[in-house]
Amino acid sequence: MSFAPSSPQSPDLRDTVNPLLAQFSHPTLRQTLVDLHALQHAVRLDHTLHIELQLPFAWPQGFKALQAWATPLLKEVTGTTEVDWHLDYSIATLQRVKQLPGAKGVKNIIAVSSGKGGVGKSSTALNVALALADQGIRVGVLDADIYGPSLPQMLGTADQRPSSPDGKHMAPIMSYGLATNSIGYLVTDDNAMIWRGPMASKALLQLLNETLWPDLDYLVVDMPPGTGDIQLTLAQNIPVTGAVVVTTPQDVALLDARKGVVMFNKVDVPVLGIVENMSVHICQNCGHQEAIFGHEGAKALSDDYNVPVLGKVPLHIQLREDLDAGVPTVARDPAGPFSELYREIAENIATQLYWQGHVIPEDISIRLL
Ligand SMILES: Nc1ncnc2c1ncn2[C@@H]1O[C@H](COP(=O)(O)OP(=O)(O)OP(=O)(O)O)[C@@H](O)[C@H]1O
Repeated sequence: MSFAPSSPQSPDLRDTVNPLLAQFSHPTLRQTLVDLHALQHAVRLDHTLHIELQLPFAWPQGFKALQAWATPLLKEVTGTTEVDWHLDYSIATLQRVKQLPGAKGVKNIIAVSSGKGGVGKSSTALNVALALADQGIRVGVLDADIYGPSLPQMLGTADQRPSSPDGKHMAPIMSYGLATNSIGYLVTDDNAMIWRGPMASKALLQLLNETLWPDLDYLVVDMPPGTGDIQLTLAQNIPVTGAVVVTTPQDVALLDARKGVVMFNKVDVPVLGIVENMSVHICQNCGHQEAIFGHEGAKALSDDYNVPVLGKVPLHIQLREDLDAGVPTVARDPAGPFSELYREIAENIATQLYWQGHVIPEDISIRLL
């Protein structure tokens, strides 16, 4: 929503609002909202203060905290009885590791990887992508997990096949607002499993480059698990902006996660942080929490490599049931506690990406992409 310019009936109150915004601090902010030029409009209409902010990264939880903190203060300083908040995004394009060709129209590519299979990499990638899309941000998911392309199953799109409008490229399959493509749409599980080294990496790069992605703010790439040749080739050849490593707190998964962090470091891809999945088991009957995969594993990894823990997702039957039913939890229950958790992780990823990266000005980014 945008507002009419200020008038005597609706005075511009930016000079009143900005000093207050400057005082707001949040773990995801390294500059104030004023330094970020977030405030677009602040006008009073009757007894309501209308505020419009714009930010270059996804910020759902921070926005919620801001509203809770600032609303009573703003009412007091402006003498209004209501504050009507709006947050728009103009997602920044961050410099990629290498200016490799491909993925035209995609602003930022986030690789989601794991040192080991089965730790919940795909579940995390999908729910985080949905949490970003839920903010009105344009998001795509590329399922490059050749060993277990689970995206079609998890999104309930297993019976769909990408069409090819020009006989050369593939149109992505749209699901819950996400533009998706998966190796699973193209080959059967049996075929995918026998692919080896160069053939697999080539197929995955083709999938990235030959999909007709719409203009996207973020493309989330669900990488094949592990840290072998295929993963290294992909990490080197996909124009990645940053990587997320998913692990369980279990020692063996953590050892593999370490290799994941080292692999990305080796090819100079910024590691945005670690997501600890299956952090504690929550019993669906009594809510009792049990750390069946151990305690504080990701924290130790985070301390050793100086990368943040982006969030912890518990092991809960609902998360698995929703994925099995083809409706990930963030799509099925956007207001629920797990969706809140994924929104926090999505925000941590988006803000890490922004603060670690170098913003490419809009005119240059259009020419590059
Ligand atoms: N936090 C969780 N709570 C309950 N079930 C989960 C959770 N995370 C993942 N799962 C379930 O665990 C299984 C493995 O998850 P997923 O496919 O996301 O792992 P992965 O790391 O991508 O595996 P692979 O790399 O082998 O494809 C799935 O059945 C998924 O529904």
